[in-house]
Amino acid sequence: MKFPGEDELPPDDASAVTGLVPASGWPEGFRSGFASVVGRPNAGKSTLTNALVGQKVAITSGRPQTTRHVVRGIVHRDDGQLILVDTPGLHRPRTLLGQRLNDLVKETLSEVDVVVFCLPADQKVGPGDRHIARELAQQRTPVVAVATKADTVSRERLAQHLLAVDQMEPKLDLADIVPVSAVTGEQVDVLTDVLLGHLPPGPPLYPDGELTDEPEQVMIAELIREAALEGVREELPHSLAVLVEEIVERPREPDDPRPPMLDVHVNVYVERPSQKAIVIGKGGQRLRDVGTRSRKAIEALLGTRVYLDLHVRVAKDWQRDPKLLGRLGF
Ligand SMILES: Nc1nc2c(ncn2[C@@H]2O[C@H](COP(=O)(O)OP(=O)(O)OP(=O)(O)O)[C@@H](O)[C@H]2O)c(=O)[nH]1
Repeated sequence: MKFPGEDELPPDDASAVTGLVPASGWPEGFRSGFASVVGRPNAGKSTLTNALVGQKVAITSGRPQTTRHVVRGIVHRDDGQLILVDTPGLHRPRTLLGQRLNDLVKETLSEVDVVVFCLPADQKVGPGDRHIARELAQQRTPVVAVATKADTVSRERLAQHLLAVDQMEPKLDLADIVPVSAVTGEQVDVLTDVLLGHLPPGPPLYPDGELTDEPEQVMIAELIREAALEGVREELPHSLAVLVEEIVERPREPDDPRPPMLDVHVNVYVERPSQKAIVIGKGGQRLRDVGTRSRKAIEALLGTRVYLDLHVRVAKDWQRDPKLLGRLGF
């Protein structure tokens, strides 16, 4: 990876390139690096990522396992830069998709500087948490435990929870345990401080202001997926996938003062014809609503006008189809 300003360094200043000595352009004492957010499904990982970054970057929902992609959020501070990798729920694989997700999680864990282990305060420490703890115990990456959803319980219950986390088997060498509420914002800054403390000294890795380097296609697909699932999560929990096929800018006159118009072609995959009917709705009304809502969100994201072309297709057992999974980016 190339650091900003690297090109301007004198060729003999090798120490600056390795990041050991501050090079011109980044403040002394600045730290930068990566954190991975893990936790069982519904533990509050996406909400915490968003609270740390301060802008919506990952899908959140009341239902488990909606985060299918590793989404990065970037926390910019005067004293450091933290790049967050939001991971899907670490769970026991049942389908090929589940297995690939778990491989992705393990790979991520070994590559980051610190792991954020979310344990929701409104739930007892359970087998799902211990399963993750076992994975973490095999890594050398420092682990910060976060008692998420701290606003949902009494102080007494929170204290019990922190104790249970500390005493969880297998015993993890926890660097810190921090109670946080991503909803009220309580202790989010404290957690940021703690996480920055685990990063190595180094220059900013991303330009200021950048919040995520998730490709636009993936962000667009997630916005549509979220809109398409709204109100029908019970019927279609995990059987819906969205693939952005093409984004093309419409040709226009050079003196046209309006912002450019993008044609965005998207396929929504379901597993059965009955699910297709649910997504489309009576007389196509539901799909039109989904299209309108997600188009507005995409326009806000890209800052341009968008024509959204949505198709619903049946791909039987897409979760078990390696070819389609590959195209969907898994
Ligand atoms: N009250 C409260 N609710 C929270 C907090 N954090 C998350 N939640 C709720 O908990 C639910 C799950 O949150 P997510 O952030 O989607 O959880 P996740 O761990 O990313 O879930 P998966 O993607 O399924 O693994 C959502 O309904 C959130 O609104 C919190 O700090 N306080």
